[in-house]
Amino acid sequence: MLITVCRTEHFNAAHRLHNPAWDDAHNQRVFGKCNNPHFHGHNYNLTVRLTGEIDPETGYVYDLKRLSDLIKHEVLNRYDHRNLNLDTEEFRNLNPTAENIAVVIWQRLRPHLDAALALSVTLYETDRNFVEYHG
Ligand SMILES: Nc1nc2c(c(=O)[nH]1)N=C([C@H](O)[C@H](O)COP(=O)(O)OP(=O)(O)OP(=O)(O)O)CN2
Ligand SMILES: [Zn+2]
Repeated sequence: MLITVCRTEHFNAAHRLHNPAWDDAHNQRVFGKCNNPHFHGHNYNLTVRLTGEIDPETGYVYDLKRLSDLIKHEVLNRYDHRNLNLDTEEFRNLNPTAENIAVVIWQRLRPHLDAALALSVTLYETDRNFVEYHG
């Protein structure tokens, strides 16, 4: 029997959507206000889901306190109150869209989790815009 455990965290970060291969007018056409050269911020909500079997000894699929600590270590400590374009290596040359942020978070978490656990990441950039990545 498979069951999913979920942990939600949040972080605040600034970013700018920009493609350096395009001129300013093209960037403005594609990204609009998200291309503001002075950046803008979001209150990101992140939900991490782990699907697996229940351990008969603990009754857990995965200790949610451990999952919270892992997300804090791998995601919040790196991105909370940061400028994603300027302060992080991973988005220096990768456009920090919700899609790319979700994939990077998934890639950061995956090596720390048992291969038997399926991992998925949901990232809300605004109340109405969110992406999901299942690997
Ligand atoms: N596929 C994607 N589309 C967009 C992304 C993205 O990451 N992936 N990101 C943005 C911008 O970051 C932008 O800041 C989003 O904000 P906004 O358009 O203001 O979103 P709201 O939900 O607040 O907007 P409403 O118009 O009020 O619904 C744009 N697109
Ligand atoms: Zn934005």
